[in-house]
Amino acid sequence: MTGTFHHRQELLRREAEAQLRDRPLPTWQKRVLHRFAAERDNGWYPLLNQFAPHTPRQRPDLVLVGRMGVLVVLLREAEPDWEDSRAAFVWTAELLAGAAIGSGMLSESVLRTVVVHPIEHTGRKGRSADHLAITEDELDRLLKRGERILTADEALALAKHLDSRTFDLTPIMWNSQRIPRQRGSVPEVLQEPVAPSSRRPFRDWRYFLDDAQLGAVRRSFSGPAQISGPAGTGKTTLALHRLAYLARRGDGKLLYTAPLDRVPERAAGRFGQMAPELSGQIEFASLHGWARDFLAGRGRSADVDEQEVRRAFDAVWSRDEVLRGVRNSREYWKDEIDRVIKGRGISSLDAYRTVSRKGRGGQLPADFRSHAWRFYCDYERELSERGVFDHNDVLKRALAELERRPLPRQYTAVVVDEAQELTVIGLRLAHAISGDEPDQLLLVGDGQQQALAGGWRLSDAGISLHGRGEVLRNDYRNRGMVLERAGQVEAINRYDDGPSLPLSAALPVRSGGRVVEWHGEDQERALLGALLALDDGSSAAIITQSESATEHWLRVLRDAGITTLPLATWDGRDTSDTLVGTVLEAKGAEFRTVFLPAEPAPPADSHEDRETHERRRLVAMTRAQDHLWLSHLH
Ligand SMILES: Nc1ncnc2c1ncn2[C@@H]1O[C@H](COP(=O)(O)OP(=O)(O)OP(=O)(O)O)[C@@H](O)[C@H]1O
Repeated sequence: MTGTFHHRQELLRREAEAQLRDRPLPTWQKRVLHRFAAERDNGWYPLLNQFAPHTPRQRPDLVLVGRMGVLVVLLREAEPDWEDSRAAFVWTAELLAGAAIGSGMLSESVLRTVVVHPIEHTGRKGRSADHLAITEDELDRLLKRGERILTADEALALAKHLDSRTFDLTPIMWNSQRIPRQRGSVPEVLQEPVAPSSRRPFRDWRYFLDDAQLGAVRRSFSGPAQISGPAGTGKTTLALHRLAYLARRGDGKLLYTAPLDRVPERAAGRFGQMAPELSGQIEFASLHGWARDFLAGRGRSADVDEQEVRRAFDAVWSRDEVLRGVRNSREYWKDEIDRVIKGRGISSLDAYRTVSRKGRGGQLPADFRSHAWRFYCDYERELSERGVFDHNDVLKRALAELERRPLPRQYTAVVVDEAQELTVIGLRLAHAISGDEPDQLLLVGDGQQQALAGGWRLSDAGISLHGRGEVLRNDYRNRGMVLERAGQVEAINRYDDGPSLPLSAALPVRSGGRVVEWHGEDQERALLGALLALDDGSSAAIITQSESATEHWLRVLRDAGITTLPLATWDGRDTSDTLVGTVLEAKGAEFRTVFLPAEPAPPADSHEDRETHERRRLVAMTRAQDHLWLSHLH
């Protein structure tokens, strides 16, 4: 038996010798390839770089696919630069994009970079952050030992996929057309039950792009462009890949920003895992943070004293009788000033009288507009008497300063994530930061997830997209059941100027999942019970509509001895603590399990509040990857 086996291996080795005879490869490399070829009967499929031994520096010499995964192999005399081995990895990973036909379960975790050195190599060996370095006499370590993470059919399907995606790799000792299907049909690569990646931390997932994403990563746009698509469709992922792509291409300045505080910080963390070598080339800053630093750089202070701003508003609010009569909601009028009057840069009552209030819920009679205007003037006076300014003022000042004196060095690209939350002033500022060159401003957003008062169009900031951009459709985050439930939320999209898709039209890449609709009286007990029953230690978050509810749940959990972390301070890193926070704080993030406790609904008379409430609910539900727990009080 063993004799026959060795005989067979010897035959394969000789066949490989014949096949590679004319290749001008160094002898030691040929030996390595013969060895790989001899493993064909054990389900290894080698694909050789057609340029080998003159393989471009940032490409693999060989890709070897087998049940232990996809090996990105570099045959090198000397240790390769870290950037080169990383680039070879990324190149292969990108070729595998879309291999997850329909299932999306393929993740970067199936790939490993291995550097094989000739036997006499005396330099560093072993595992480093980026690759495993071995000498040719240690090949058994690769071929025989290790966890089997793919089925034989999956390995073959991946090898065929690689073969069909590029002319750079050529199968050796196997022919992708001729290899018969094994046991029935070739499966969709990595379907659920066998997918090891589903058990791994989900951060492994984010490196593979589908065709729509990949197209948009590299496209050049002739003006501002927009990436839209429902929750979980990989908009941020795409934006980060685009930045990485641009960073690799040149040395220009790149900016990733968002109108919400924590979003850029968490994106920076994601980027750091994806392309650590490029992290230094990209600035991650909230729009306010950027404006503040920019003004400080020009010798102008721009710190906002939140407490004093609040006091200024409250002073005016406490004096007013009329507005309360129309709508007795402090938040509503605060939004009217922040998001409509100041947010749109309206500078006269006449302009305010005629402004479209689309998305602001109901009409305001003309005399209330003049009253709201007086209220605003009063607020401005309060601010100036107290010698403070609010967040809108910071953006406005930065915009004025940029108009006065543009940036000495332009950004190559500016990405604005969560763009639907911008105000018009914010949008103008982002536009001004990105400068005049086309192809610089990329807006990433989804109108159904708008959680702050909006009611403007891109044209209000002088931006037109002319159809530039991409609409994504595959939901990689939410499992089928979660997506179906969230898709039922009536979240009206008031934002998009360009084409868009509602969540109900998104296609779940991962099926299954679980949604629990809990009805009863004692939701604290029920939620704690469900939380404690989670056995896998994976991420869980309680998402609330209000800050007071966040405080309440933090207390409840702490009293129950459960370790918690407020979402407001979470930087996006993996944690076993239970995260608790508001929808706004959870934006852009994802958790394996999400709990949505019941909270009092907004007043029935306020149309807009209800709309925003529904959109926020959609955001909250779509943070859940696998499990969603909803409570309904009785
Ligand atoms: N092509 C892909 N293959 C596998 N996973 C992907 C792919 N694209 C994105 N993902 C994963 O899907 C999840 C959601 O991606 P991302 O956060 O980029 O979506 P988004 O559209 O920005 O979401 P939201 O608008 O809800 O914040 C992430 O875990 C990401 O790693």
